[in-house]
Amino acid sequence: MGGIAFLKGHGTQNDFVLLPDPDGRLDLTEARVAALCDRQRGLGADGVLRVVRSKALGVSSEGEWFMDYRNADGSIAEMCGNGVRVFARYLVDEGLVTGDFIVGTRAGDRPVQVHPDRSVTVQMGPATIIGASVTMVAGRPFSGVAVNVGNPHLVSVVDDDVDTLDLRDQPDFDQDFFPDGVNLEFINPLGGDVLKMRVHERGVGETRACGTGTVAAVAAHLHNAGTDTGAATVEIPGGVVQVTISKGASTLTGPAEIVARGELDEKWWANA
Ligand SMILES: N[C@@H](CCC[C@H](N)C(=O)O)C(=O)O
Repeated sequence: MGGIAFLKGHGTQNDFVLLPDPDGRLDLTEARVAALCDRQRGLGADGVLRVVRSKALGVSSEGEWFMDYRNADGSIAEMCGNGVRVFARYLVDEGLVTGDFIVGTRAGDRPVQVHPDRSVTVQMGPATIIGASVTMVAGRPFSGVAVNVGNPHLVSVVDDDVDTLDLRDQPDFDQDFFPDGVNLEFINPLGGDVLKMRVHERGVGETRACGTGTVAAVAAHLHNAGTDTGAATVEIPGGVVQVTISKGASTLTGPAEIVARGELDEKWWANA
């Protein structure tokens, strides 16, 4: 019997291990996810995307394929905007879907379009403003706009260049407001509908991009400007994406790359 198939991919350098598991047979424990994502003792990634048939999980979705997303620490999250683009790219490259299609996620169904240049547009659902809160980075308070994009975000406008922030440690946040944790985005509006952003992700740490975070950032930026409709380009350390926000809907467009494929060692997997 061969090892367990995997692929490695990224979307604006938010990187993932993909595990094709159409019939839902893998025992994907928290410890195995954390071991896979570990950059010293595993393959290294910000998260894992298990590619499984919705039916195999008994999930109600119009999409044949369900993105079972896990953070690098093994925790489960509702949605991953960069992950869903990489997931879609995999399905198209493997001929598992044709035309436009739907990916099932814990945040609901997400319609997806893979363009001829292999960039991907995802209908990300509503980006809902849910209030205001504060985060502390190295003892410095930043107030922000709380946004739900299926998963929780707090977006803070920073007066200095976001590059000056030290995001190595987990910033403090209001655990009563965000009982399940929160993704923290820090933005500089650059003018002309362009935002620069850095992010500290729940369950991961600082990453070079966060797709749901970019959608939250644009929704918060528009909210700060007194509107709930618009579009912006977001520059993150790992690249550039485009976001549109309209009433009850949003889209995310950006690149998706598959980098490698291989097999996990069965003994390693058994002991992980
Ligand atoms: N990198 C992702 C978000 C992944 C989930 C997040 N860390 C959470 O726990 O909500 C993205 O591209 O959206």
